[in-house]
Amino acid sequence: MAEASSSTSPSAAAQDDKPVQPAGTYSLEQLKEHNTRESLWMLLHDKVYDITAFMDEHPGGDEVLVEEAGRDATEAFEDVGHSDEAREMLPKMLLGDFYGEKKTKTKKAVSSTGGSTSSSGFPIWVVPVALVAAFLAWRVFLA
Ligand code: HEM
Repeated sequence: MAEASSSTSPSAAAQDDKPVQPAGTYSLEQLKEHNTRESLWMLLHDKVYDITAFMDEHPGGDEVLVEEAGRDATEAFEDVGHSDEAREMLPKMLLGDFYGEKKTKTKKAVSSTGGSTSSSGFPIWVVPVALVAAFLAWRVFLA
């Protein structure tokens, strides 16, 4: 009688092939941990800044900075139209590069060139085509 060779795979999934985060970079999770007056980090143009010490000096006040703490503040920063002088202050506060995905997509790129699909997965044009086909079938069978 042949013995069935049952291969039991070890369930220790400790080593995933996750990409290693380079030193000197900061992820969204790390950024989010520093969203208080005690430690305030901010993402501007894909770079992470520690602006904790700058809060009291900010001509625009500390409130606006706290509101943008621990997140991508690029849009808010640019909307104000900061001067070159303001931009020259940034390197002093630079921590490092941003690493990973920013989950702050607010704008949707919509291409209206026929490639659109409905939320259920099939192309939008299927709907009118199906309606016309149904109409024609109804006409043919009634004639
Ligand atoms: C580390 C990042 C930032 C630096 C170094 C900085 C620096 C400055 C400086 C130097 C000014 C004086 C005006 C100028 O020179 O442009 C200013 C004004 C101002 N900033 Fe910032 N800022 C930073 C981030 C932000 C963010 C994220 C906001 C969010 C809304 C903001 C809002 C403002 C406002 C409302 C003013 C006042 C503008 C005015 O009254 O004319 N700042 N900032």
